[in-house]
Amino acid sequence: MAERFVPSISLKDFDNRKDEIKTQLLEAAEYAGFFTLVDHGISVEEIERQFAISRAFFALPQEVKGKTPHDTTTNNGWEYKAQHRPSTGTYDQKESLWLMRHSQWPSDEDVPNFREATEAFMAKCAIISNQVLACFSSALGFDETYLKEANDPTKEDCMSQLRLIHYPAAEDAAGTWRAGTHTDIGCLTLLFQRDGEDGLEICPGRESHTSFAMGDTFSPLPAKTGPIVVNIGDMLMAWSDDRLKSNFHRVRAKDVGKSPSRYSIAYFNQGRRNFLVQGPNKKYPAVTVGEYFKQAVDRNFNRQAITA
Ligand SMILES: O=C(O)CCC(=O)C(=O)O
Ligand SMILES: [Fe+2]
Repeated sequence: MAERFVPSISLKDFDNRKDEIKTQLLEAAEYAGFFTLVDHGISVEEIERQFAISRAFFALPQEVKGKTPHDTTTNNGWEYKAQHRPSTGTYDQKESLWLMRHSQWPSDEDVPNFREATEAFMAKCAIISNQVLACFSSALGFDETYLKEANDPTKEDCMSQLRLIHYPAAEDAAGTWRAGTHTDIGCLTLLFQRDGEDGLEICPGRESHTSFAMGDTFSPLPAKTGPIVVNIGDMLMAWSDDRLKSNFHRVRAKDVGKSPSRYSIAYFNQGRRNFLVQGPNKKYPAVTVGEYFKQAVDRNFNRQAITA
């Protein structure tokens, strides 16, 4: 499986290089839907610190992690091998902790400094997201601040989440999926990976945000500590009249032999519930972010019914 070219974009000196960065982001988002960001303002040490916090959480006994249980109505909390994928018909081989600003959090007694450090990390993710969203906003013909406002995590109705993910070590994993093929439902995902913990595969080429068709040319995107992998989600694809691509991706362990455990951290910009999603050319009827989410879940459910 050949590696595909994934553009690497530097955010260095953002204010002075905004036009150049905007051009690079737009090209990457229209073509592949995936790119990596470097010089983004979060150091390797800060990323490693957040991964250490994540490892400390997942190393806790099940009953302690279970004090922050997954709630299917809010999608916050800890889940263990509970995510069923319509694309594979199987459960992902992973555990994860979903966090939102006002969700339930693990206690600092169980993981020292968990909340303060993680909220600071989320705030940094929001700053980087805002730079990217400002570029997409003006490139699409919106006011520069529009998509930033629409994803402002300090607002009560914001649905953005951080997800800490742990894929346990595996052996001879043929027939199983660490994360089955999917697109992300929200606007923009920032993904952190660690050196040597490969497994992410991407599949550019989606035409419409409502389409479930997926090609078969997946390419590995090697894991590196430092660069942030960014992808467009379905909601931003809709918001751009399908101009920015939300593409399929998945995570797998080696079919044969040992795969080390993999940790990843994803920051999902998922919009503010009461904002309207509609592109400048009004290709689709306007829906609220809240309604868009519901429809996306229904689409997934229907697909599950068809493939079952
Ligand atoms: O762990 C990864 O690299 C991918 C996670 C992912 O795609 C997701 O949570 O939506
Ligand atoms: Fe994803």
